[in-house]
Amino acid sequence: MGIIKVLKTQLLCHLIICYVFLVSGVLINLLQLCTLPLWPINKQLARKINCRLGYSISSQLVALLEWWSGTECTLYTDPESCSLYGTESAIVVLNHNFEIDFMTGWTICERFGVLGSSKVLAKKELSFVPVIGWMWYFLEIVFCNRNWEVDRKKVVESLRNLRDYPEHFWFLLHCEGTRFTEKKHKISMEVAEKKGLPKLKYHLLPRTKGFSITVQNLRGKVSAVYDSTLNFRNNETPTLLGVLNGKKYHADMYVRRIPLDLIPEEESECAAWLHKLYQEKDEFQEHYTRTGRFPGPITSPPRRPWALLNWLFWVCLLVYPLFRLLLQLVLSGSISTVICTFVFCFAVSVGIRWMIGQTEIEKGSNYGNKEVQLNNN
Ligand SMILES: CC/C=C\C/C=C\C/C=C\C/C=C\C/C=C\C/C=C\CCC(=O)SCCNC(=O)CCNC(=O)[C@H](O)C(C)(C)COP(=O)(O)OP(=O)(O)OC[C@H]1O[C@@H](n2cnc3c(N)ncnc32)[C@H](O)[C@@H]1OP(=O)(O)O
Ligand SMILES: CCCCCCCCCCCCCCCCCC(=O)OC[C@@H](O)COP(=O)(O)O
Repeated sequence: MGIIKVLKTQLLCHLIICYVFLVSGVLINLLQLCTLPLWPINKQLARKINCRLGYSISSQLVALLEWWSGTECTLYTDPESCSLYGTESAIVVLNHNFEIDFMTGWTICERFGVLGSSKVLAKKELSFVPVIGWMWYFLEIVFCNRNWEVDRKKVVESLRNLRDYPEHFWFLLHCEGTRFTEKKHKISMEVAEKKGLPKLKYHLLPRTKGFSITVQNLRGKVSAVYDSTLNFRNNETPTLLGVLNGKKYHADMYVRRIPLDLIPEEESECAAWLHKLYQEKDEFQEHYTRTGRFPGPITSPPRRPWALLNWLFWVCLLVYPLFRLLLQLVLSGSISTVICTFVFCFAVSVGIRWMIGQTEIEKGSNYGNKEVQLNNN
């Protein structure tokens, strides 16, 4: 047991995992590219194929979390709502505090069979991340500049596109718009005070425009809002590097299903509804801090083998050729070829480190960080 734990912290293992992710990812991106001619002929078939291809990429990160690090994801939700998860499309509203909250979200998606089709209102910068960003282009992910004047038209258009999507999907909204930091919290609470809204202790003040427009444009397509609140046990601060090192975390997610009919249509009422929701989410976090659990029963679906099987498939396919290639290189005796290979591998490692950096809060954006935004309002 100890040996496996040590093995998981070894650089060689990390390099192999990253190599498999990158090479399989680029191959899948190329397959996605091949579906382009199919779009004008049979758009729905092209979308379904892309869901499967997307699954093959994102499930590798799920496998890393569930099987490599052994992280436990516990779902607090009522059994009646739970029976509907995966059988309908929904808008998911989730707090944005953790570096791996996207992996936890994906893991829950995987357990309910909607991982391939899952969607998000994501910042535009993520569309440039190799493999994941390129995959998202084919999955019709909605990107925004986080500038309402610039975003309005494009976001509405992208949301309307999803109205005839052939698979059930969950559309994720981090209404806070950026990850929680003390500084961002302080500034957003000054905005709350100016607006006469109650202060939040665990959340940033939600931005309401994206939520209102999503509800408006997906009404009739999605059946409910899944209000989701995530926390990690024992004040864990999980990171992607921790997961890669095989560190086990304990995620707890509280989900309430709110039928879409209960959400007001009019924009200002919808915004007020969202502010109220965040006040409730703050209370759930307070409850969690006090008691170490969320209210209500635990209805956790077990992990499924598919993410692991997909991962093993890619490992088997790609690791043997890698070792053969390395062996050939060493045996070739050409110093310049060996040096070039090392330089190439180093450049790829720097690229991977940059990708991991995208998940790190301390390297996060300045959005919500500038006092100047206060003066504008
Ligand atoms: C059972 C299952 C349950 C759960 C499973 C969980 C999840 C699984 C689901 C799906 C998984 C899918 C994918 C996951 C994988 C990866 C994705 C991970 C992450 C990517 C996410 C991101 O990139 S987050 C960043 C981008 N997204 C957003 O920003 C969305 C939220 N933002 C908005 O909606 C915005 O409104 C906007 C972006 C549309 C427009 O931005 P803008 O800044 O222009 O916003 P506003 O016009 O709203 O802002 C102006 C108003 O805000 C007030 N203001 C000013 N300063 C502040 C401040 N510091 N804090 C708060 N508010 C501020 C200002 O006063 C304006 O007020 P108004 O009254 O005029 O509105
Ligand atoms: C098997 C897998 C091996 C993995 C090896 C390494 C692969 C690296 C993968 C990188 C994945 C990058 C996907 C990024 C998703 C991050 C989502 C996120 O959390 O974005 C932050 C924004 O919401 C807000 O940004 P800020 O304004 O807080 O700034």
